[in-house]
Amino acid sequence: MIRHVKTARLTQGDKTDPTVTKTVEDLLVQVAEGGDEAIRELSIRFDGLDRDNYRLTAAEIATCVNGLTKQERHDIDFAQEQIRNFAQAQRDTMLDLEVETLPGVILGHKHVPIQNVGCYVPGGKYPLLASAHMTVLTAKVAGCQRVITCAPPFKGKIADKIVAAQALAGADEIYCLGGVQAIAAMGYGTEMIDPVDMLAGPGNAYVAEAKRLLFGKVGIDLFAGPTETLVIADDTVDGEICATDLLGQAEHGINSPVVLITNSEKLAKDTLAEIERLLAILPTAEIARKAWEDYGEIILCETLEEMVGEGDRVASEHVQVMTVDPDYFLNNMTNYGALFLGARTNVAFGDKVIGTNHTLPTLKAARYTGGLWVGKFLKTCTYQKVMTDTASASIGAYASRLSHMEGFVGHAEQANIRVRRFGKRNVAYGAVVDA
Ligand SMILES: NC(=O)c1ccc[n+]([C@@H]2O[C@H](COP(=O)([O-])OP(=O)(O)OC[C@H]3O[C@@H](n4cnc5c(N)ncnc54)[C@H](O)[C@@H]3O)[C@@H](O)[C@H]2O)c1
Ligand SMILES: [Zn+2]
Repeated sequence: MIRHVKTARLTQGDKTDPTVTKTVEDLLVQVAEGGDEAIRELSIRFDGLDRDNYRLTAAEIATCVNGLTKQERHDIDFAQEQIRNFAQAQRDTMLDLEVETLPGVILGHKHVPIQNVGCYVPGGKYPLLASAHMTVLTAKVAGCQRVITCAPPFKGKIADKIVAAQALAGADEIYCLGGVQAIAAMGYGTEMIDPVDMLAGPGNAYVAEAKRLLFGKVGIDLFAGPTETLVIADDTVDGEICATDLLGQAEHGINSPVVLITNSEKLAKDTLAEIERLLAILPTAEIARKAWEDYGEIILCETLEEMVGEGDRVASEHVQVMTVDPDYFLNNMTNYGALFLGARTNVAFGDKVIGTNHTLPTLKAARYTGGLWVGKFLKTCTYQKVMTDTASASIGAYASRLSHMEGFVGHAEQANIRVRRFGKRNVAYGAVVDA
């Protein structure tokens, strides 16, 4: 039996808030019609930054990179190396294909890098420099030619550490622009920014919705909005570690759901008590408490099957598994952005450094997509060749008859002309009917 030890006050996880959609639609129209002037107006309104040109100069970028301490530079380099290495290993699994499916018929596919990519790096509440590695660097490993990037100013000033990370990741153009105005500028293009073919990267509800609404005009990586965390645990761990892992991610924002699924009533109660103890001392408790009170849940299950079922229903962005056999969940769960298996790792490792991408699906998008990875920056495009006259005439005869079934006489004629020119009645497969 499944029962709630704590339920959420508000629901998040099925669809975007209609008021956010309306706000974003209006802002998109404003940028589409007003171009650079509108961008400047919105940047002043939302982020308090007034510039003639929001593209950072080489000198401004160099100041940010040179401003890092030795330790900061080392740590960013280390994180980027891990993310680059894993992305490259993933790229190496993506093989081009060429196969002879019938005598003389060659079919294949190639993974072609998307040429122009716009990467968003969030920075409203925290300067999330890690998102620069996750987006810019991954696009570069994919081989994308022009990779541009936007991040908002932090407290009215250029977010220097984000800019350093964007530059070290290999960004070709860096803009100090946030929110819908950044997404719209990259998606539509303005005098200041040439448009991109694809938008990538996480962000708040406005950013995620802007990408969603622009999809079609440009490609997007996935729907990656406010952070969500699910902890699945049994009595092999204690309340302190569960509470730490829940609140650690609740600090992202007041709309970040955190859920515990457990088969231990004692762990459920201990976690509740530990959350209260930690909220009294966590410096970011103001945000984390609101997220916990509004969106926090504790679900008590009896069996492992129930835990998997509830986990798949929640379809959380991050799923931290701390049970006696975490691989059970690796083998049986289907809806998650990323799994963090065992108590030795946790979501913060993935967020910052370990090498897997932290741009992950939210609002149940994990039902149909995984997170950002090098493959999202590649288009898998097919090609075909017919190597012999016999193959051309043989496929042509089928194509002709199948086109006629649909009433497509023009299509049939494309096939027939090849049967007439290349067919000498000695076909390799199927029966040729006179055209
Ligand atoms: N899903 C993922 O992979 C993932 C990864 C990391 C972070 N995140 C999420 O990214 C988000 C970062 O959010 P953030 O706000 O700190 O930074 P952000 O950069 O995403 O958003 C800041 C911008 O939001 C815009 N904005 C703020 N209030 C607005 C309003 N009322 N109307 C219109 N626009 C408004 C402003 O233009 C501002 O520049 C968090 O929710 C975090 O959980 C998600
Ligand atoms: Zn996080």
